[in-house]
Amino acid sequence: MYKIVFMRHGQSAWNFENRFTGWTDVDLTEQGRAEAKTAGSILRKAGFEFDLAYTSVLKRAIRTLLIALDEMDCMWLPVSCQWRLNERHYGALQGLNKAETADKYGSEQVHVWRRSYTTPPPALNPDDPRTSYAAPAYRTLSRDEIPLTESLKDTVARVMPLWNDVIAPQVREGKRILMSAHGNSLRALFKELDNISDDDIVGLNIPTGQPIVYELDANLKPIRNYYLDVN
Ligand SMILES: CC(=O)Oc1ccccc1S(=O)(=O)Nc1cc2c(c(O)c1O)C(=O)c1ccccc1C2=O
Repeated sequence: MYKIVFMRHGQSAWNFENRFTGWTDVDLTEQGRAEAKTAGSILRKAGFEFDLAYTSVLKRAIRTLLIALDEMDCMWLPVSCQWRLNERHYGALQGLNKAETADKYGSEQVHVWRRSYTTPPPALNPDDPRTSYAAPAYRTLSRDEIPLTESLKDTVARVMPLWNDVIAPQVREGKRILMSAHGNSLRALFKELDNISDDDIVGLNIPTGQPIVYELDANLKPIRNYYLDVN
């Protein structure tokens, strides 16, 4: 049996303001940093040890991981920052809050988007300053790999190659992995691991700062998963 531990990054500045964040590189709030520390101490008290860690190229997930590793006193662990673990891209909604979104697009459209697995939000214009074309973190990507928007289906499609080609083989080799990622990139992984339907995945909400342990069989099929809690 294999184990892999996931955690969703702690509260960010735009979570706090209820703004769509997506690929915008906002940092953790004080509360978010505290959540990361709690996750680290939960893992330390539960006696977890790791061989390597994965995260996205967004600082809110990277900092969550580093704070947790510091709490476990294993900041020496190899860390791999992967763009494929980024949050879902919210296109032209990035930066908008609830009121601005409803004002701009109407609450009816919001309601449709909210429940849709295949519908992407409106795309950024290529010349929009919010695109990631000039960001050094994505300099190894071709222009057509850098999204201007994503449906949840699109997020699943760009997360899974990393799991199938890189992480799953390492789990099979017995590597003990910790992953710090985002609500929708974790949804993408859990959808495939647990074979969750398109309709059900949009309703799956993953709490922040609470490590999730997956126990996998020899074929990397989940046997069970459970949240580690403070106590
Ligand atoms: C809790 C909250 O205020 O959520 C926000 C934040 C910003 C804008 C709109 C809202 S909302 O109240 O309409 N709720 C709300 C709204 C939305 C979503 C969502 O999960 C959600 O909870 C999406 O996943 C979503 C995905 C893709 C496009 C639009 C939405 C969306 O418009």
